[in-house]
Amino acid sequence: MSKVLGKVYTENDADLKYVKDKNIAVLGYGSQGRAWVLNLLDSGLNVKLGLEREGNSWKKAQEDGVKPMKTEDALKGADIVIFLVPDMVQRKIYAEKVKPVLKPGMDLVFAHGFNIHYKLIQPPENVDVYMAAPKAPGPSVREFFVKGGGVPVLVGVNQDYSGQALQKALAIAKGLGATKAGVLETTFKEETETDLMGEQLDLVGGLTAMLRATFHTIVDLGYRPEMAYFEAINEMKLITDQIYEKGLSGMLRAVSDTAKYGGLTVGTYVINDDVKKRMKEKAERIKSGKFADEWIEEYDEGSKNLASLMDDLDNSLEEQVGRELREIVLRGQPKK
Ligand SMILES: NC(=O)c1ccc[n+]([C@@H]2O[C@H](COP(=O)([O-])OP(=O)(O)OC[C@H]3O[C@@H](n4cnc5c(N)ncnc54)[C@H](O)[C@@H]3O)[C@@H](O)[C@H]2O)c1
Ligand SMILES: CC(C)(O)[C@@H](O)C(=O)O
Ligand SMILES: [Mg+2]
Ligand SMILES: [Mg+2]
Repeated sequence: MSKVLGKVYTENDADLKYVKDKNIAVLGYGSQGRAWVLNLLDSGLNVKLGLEREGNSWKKAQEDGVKPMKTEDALKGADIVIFLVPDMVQRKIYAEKVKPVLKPGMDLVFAHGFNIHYKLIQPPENVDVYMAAPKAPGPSVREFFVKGGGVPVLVGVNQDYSGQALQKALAIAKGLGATKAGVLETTFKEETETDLMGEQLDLVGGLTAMLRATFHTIVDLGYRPEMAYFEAINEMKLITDQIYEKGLSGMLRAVSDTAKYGGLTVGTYVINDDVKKRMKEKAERIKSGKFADEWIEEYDEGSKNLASLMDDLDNSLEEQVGRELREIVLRGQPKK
């Protein structure tokens, strides 16, 4: 019995029978879509992949042995519609393709609560709305499944018209392999806001900024960029692997006492109360919905700022050095 966690659902708490005879339309074949389609098919579920056009995702699906079809065709006779197109695209696909064919008793399923929580999609009352949100990047959702496991998934129910929404969310999570690890229950609000906070403050935003700042601090003091890359960026994976397996104190016990002392004293000097105040400011911005407004406006205006930030990163010294060093580093990776 857990001392801290709420209920954790595992293999025996979920039954595929709740979705086994349903027609499932998965929309999108990107990072999550590919993993979901392949895992759910391998779990014996009745999945059709719907795409808007015959582009890269279409080709990739064919290469994987999956038969893609137009969104409209995948939605024909669908009982369950899973939205795995980008968050900013979901409202358009919902309005133009899903809403016109939505029937009472159908299910709308999400991998992240954004569109429902921020009311970009407002479904009628006579459908189920639930989520299975993987707490991992798409490629890991597939890789863990192929190796016989699964990544943790959060399930949440926003509308339970059928009275079986939670069982169906758990069944989808099981089909993804998640009950091999553990499935926790959440709400759309909690998942959406915490997911955004995690990816902005640390996983994606804070981490990238910290790695780049450390890299440039070392380079600006006259050291070679390749030394800076190894220290500031490349080794991060190995340190986070230790955290993943053994926790923060386990990682600290795996490094030298010199690193422990220096790290514990300097880390909190750099990431100080002022930084935490700024983190709180941005977390509040997510809670208030202001971040969502900003991102929707940016997307609607063509995502120009996003493209320019990605260009800057691609052309940065750290990425140039990284592209060359990764060839050396990846050669030494243990074979899978
Ligand atoms: N990427 C992740 O690892 C991850 C993790 C957890 C949850 N999620 C959630 O999963 C959902 C899907 O995200 P993703 O990152 O897998 O998406 P993605 O960007 O990797 O995939 C996009 C798919 O949608 C298609 N697409 C892109 N633009 C389109 C457009 N304008 N019109 C029609 N189709 C379009 C692409 O062809 C592709 O098939 C989101 O709700 C996201 O928040 C993603
Ligand atoms: C993989 C992440 C960052 O956890 C996910 O939340 C995403 O939006 O891609
Ligand atoms: Mg996210
Ligand atoms: Mg996430």
